[in-house]
Amino acid sequence: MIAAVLAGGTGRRFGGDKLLVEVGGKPLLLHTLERLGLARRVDEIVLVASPHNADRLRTFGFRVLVDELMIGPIGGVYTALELGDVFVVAGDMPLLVPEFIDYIIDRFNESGREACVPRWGNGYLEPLHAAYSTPFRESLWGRIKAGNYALNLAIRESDVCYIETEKLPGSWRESLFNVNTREDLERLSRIVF
Ligand SMILES: Nc1nc2c(ncn2[C@@H]2O[C@H](COP(=O)(O)OP(=O)(O)OP(=O)(O)O)[C@@H](O)[C@H]2O)c(=O)[nH]1
Ligand SMILES: [Mg+2]
Repeated sequence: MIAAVLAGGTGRRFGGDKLLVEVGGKPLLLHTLERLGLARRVDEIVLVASPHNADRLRTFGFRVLVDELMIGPIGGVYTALELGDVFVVAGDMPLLVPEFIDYIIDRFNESGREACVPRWGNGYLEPLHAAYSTPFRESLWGRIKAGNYALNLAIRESDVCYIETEKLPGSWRESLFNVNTREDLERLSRIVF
């Protein structure tokens, strides 16, 4: 399956381009890409850039799609789905667990659902660590046209399979860690690198 890495955000909470910030000797995005590359079910990695950072992201050597919508993650997922079924992650997830990704892709393939998305016990979803099908693209477009940009809602109102995170190995949880603030980055370099 193709894996699409959303990398077109502005990093408002971080205060700048977080994906190119160096941690443990390399850009944050490279950690994500290397971990993702270890997933056996991932055949190709594609970056989903903004019109502003597409050229910079091409230097990583992967195919780059340009997100012309720039309405947040829902637009990134919509753009990625032009390639067919995709596993989507965020570029700011440096601790991805390849086995967890393979597990979701297997569940997605056997389920025949429109998407497979991790879910916490309190109902919280992890839409940027999930598998999506081509038919889901059509329902996303209907929502986008109507100005509904909430990806979570689009998922909840579709025929989706949920992966209950709390029933999985505890060591897989770090896969969902993402860097949103400078504090997250400090925590990461203290604990891991
Ligand atoms: N292609 C694309 N990627 C996006 C978009 N919005 C966010 N992303 C990416 O999706 C991932 C998760 O989003 P966030 O954690 O909210 O990152 P962000 O939007 O850069 O940061 P904030 O402005 O603080 O929300 C990041 O890797 C972003 O680069 C978008 O509209 N298009
Ligand atoms: Mg994030």
